[in-house]
Amino acid sequence: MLRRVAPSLRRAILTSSAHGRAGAQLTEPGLSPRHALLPQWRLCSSAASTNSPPPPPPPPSSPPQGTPRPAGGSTVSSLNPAEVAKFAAIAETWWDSEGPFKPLHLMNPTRLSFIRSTLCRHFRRDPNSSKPLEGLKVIDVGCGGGILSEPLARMGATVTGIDAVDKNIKIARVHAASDPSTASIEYFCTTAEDLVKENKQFDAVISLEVIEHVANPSGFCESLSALTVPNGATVISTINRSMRAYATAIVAAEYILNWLPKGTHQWSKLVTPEELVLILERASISVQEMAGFVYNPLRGEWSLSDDLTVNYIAYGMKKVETPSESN
Ligand SMILES: C[S@@+](CC[C@H](N)C(=O)[O-])C[C@H]1O[C@@H](n2cnc3c(N)ncnc32)[C@H](O)[C@@H]1O
Ligand SMILES: [Mg+2]
Repeated sequence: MLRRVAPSLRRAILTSSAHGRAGAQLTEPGLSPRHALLPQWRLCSSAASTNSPPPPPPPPSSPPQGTPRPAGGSTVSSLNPAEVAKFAAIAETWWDSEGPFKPLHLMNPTRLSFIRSTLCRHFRRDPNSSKPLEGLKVIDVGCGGGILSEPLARMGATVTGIDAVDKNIKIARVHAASDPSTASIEYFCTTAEDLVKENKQFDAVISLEVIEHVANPSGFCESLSALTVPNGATVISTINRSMRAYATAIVAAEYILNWLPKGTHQWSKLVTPEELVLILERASISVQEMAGFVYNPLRGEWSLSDDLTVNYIAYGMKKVETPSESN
């Protein structure tokens, strides 16, 4: 069923409705047989639908400083040394909008539009405000040189950026310091799992184009969840493990157009939207909305779409554990 979310875009909202696409087998190890079929999808409008439940209205709920919390998260490192080395080798190019990160620079306005609209709805903020994220603690996990962290800070968020590559963090710090509107961003060379051990939590946890580069996607998502306050928001983007993604995001982007260094993405490490939903569900994140990114080569622009077959983004809400669940 297709309904419009907004005049300019339609977005896939996860439901367990009987409508939608047929199931398929999952490859994620450790998923129980009851998860063997894909969840069903339906495209509908959160505004127009009378059948679907209203979106949750959680306010920011950072616990007071010093409150002990269960750490949760993964004890397994998310670091894949080969991936970290790949990014270290091109760290100098983060702010070259014609360099290897050109696709991310081009995608930035589109992914920010998704983040702005979902976080504003989640935290009941005015998306037309100049600083709609004011007062929210946001972490950008795998921030690279800070190309997402900076606009988040300009939207008023109190931003922490972390990355496994020290060179990235140094470049991000220097770049942010050159503008008063981004100088408050705190950057650290660390991983999500190490930050969990410090009991850090954030209203919104964002990790774009990182999960396909980590050693264990499930553990990584557990750490993202542990970093998110109960009722907080988590946003993840990545590339689907589809034949179309293989043809476009790998063969075309790396071997024909030379947009990305060869070997940037390995098809077998890509995660499908259905797998991501289940991984997040197991990590206590309930996916509320997903959208695809599609590229228009004539205009050189990306836009949001309901086509999740190549690049996609998901927004979820951290569930509040009831006492019986946490035992
Ligand atoms: C494709 S870049 C995405 C950068 C940024 N999120 C963006 O979309 O603009 C992936 C980033 O993840 C970082 N990274 C890879 N593995 C990581 C891990 N286990 N923990 C934290 N960062 C990691 C890399 O150093 C790199 O900066
Ligand atoms: Mg990638």
